[in-house]
Amino acid sequence: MNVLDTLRGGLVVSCQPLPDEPADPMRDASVQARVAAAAVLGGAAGIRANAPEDIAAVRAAVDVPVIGLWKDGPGPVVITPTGRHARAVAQAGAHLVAIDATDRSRPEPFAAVVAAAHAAGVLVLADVSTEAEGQAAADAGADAVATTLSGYTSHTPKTPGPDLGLLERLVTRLSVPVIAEGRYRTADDLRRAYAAGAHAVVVGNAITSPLYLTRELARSVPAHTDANGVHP
Ligand SMILES: CC(=O)N[C@H](C=O)[C@@H](O)[C@H](O)[C@H](O)COP(=O)(O)O
Repeated sequence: MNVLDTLRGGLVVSCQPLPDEPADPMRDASVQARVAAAAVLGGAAGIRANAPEDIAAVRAAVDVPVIGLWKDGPGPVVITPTGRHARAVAQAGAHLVAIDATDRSRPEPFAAVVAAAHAAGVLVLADVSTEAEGQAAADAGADAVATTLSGYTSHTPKTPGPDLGLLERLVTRLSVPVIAEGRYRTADDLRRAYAAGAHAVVVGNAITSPLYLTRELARSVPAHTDANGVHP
């Protein structure tokens, strides 16, 4: 049974501090490893983690498959942009490496990063924002495709909830497993994703970010001010 079979029908928890929040106090590998361990206790079938240090700490803390990535570089492609990043993610212990497979300008061709990951002995999860990118990623050798980047490229608007339409189109078109990711926040979101044929669903901030969760609830508190004394 490969690692993708293990994840089938499961909930994957993404243990990453907010990428745009340099002061996020959760930005610490040992903290993320503890968050991952709590998620597994709660029933997570897998963990998604960013950067070699966090991936290694998470691997040491949990016994479920780990989807690793390394957000790095000037962009626009930052999720595991090169073969060097893919090798480091594999060396840190990830079972699957997530790689940006959008059609934006990038330092190395997607297929070259896939080849580096496969040579390092890990499977590839392609993070995409459109159906065409998903097809191209599968054609280039990705072992699975995820809707992660819908809402984060110029091709797709950032809707408040998940992009279930893209999920459905990818499931219909591709023969590789399709993973639902990006703004999944409720049990109903998960039910709809599995009904649409998702292989697994990844949930991040709605489980693992006190900063995100507090911000969301604090909006409805009349007397709330942020750390700078400003009403957000
Ligand atoms: C767009 C991007 O860079 N997404 C990242 C991918 O690794 C993470 O920052 C997200 O937290 C993760 O995809 C889970 O998504 P959500 O937190 O919406 O459940």
